[in-house]
Amino acid sequence: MARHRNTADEPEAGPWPAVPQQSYRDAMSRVGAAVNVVTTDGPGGRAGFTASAVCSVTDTPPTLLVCLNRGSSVSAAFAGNGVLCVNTLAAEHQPLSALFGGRTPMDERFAAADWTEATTGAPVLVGAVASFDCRVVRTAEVGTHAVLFCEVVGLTQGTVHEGLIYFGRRYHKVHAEQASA
Ligand SMILES: NC(=O)C1=CN([C@@H]2O[C@H](COP(=O)(O)OP(=O)(O)OC[C@H]3O[C@@H](n4cnc5c(N)ncnc54)[C@H](O)[C@@H]3O)[C@@H](O)[C@H]2O)C=CC1
Ligand SMILES: Cc1cc2nc3c(=O)[nH]c(=O)nc-3n(C[C@H](O)[C@H](O)[C@H](O)COP(=O)(O)O)c2cc1C
Repeated sequence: MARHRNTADEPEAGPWPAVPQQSYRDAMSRVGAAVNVVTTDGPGGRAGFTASAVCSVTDTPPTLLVCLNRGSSVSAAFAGNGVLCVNTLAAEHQPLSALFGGRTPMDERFAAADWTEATTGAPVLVGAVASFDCRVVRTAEVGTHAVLFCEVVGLTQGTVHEGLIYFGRRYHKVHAEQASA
């Protein structure tokens, strides 16, 4: 019979050995993902970070999840604002991904690109492949991370043809024949 945990809230102590953290990361490095800069603004302050742990949960209502390390410097701002914008990066944004990937002061991160303001007040990256303006409707704490369930309340679809994928600890450009493809 398959062994599994019931829910993240009710972990069972399994008989199987723990997977070493480095082995898990090495395996995950082989899972390609889109690169996003997730932004927020409001009473908790303006903040943004690079995220590959983003995925679509359901289209009814349109909902994304974003996994945010609770130990990161941006964590308090996201908790305080309750809104965010997922900006999916285009190929030209590779340097921006590095800037928003940590250890850079927030003003320097935002100074490196052009932004508009979403309905929620979160910064929208000009030239993103797509931007998803969201309100956070639920948060689950799992290990080191907060899983933010985000209802999409607004969309911006870009016209760029080159997307950005993170795979094998490196960035790769991907080309779509048509922006809407
Ligand atoms: N989900 C996350 O929190 C992610 C964090 N990162 C962070 O960015 C930096 C560079 O990452 P890489 O160059 O890809 O090398 P890496 O060896 O640190 O990570 C390889 C892969 O493991 C996963 N991973 C790494 N740290 C994780 C974490 N704390 N929680 C959940 N999954 C994690 C990601 O899928 C990542 O692409 C590291 O500091 C890493 O922790 C990168 C990707 C995802
Ligand atoms: C390609 C890439 C993907 C990342 N994905 C995530 C992610 O999904 N979740 C996360 O919490 N951190 C992720 N990080 C790390 C955060 O971007 C980083 O910790 C964040 O900028 C906060 O850093 P700070 O504490 O120095 O401000 C990623 C970093 C890179 C370079």
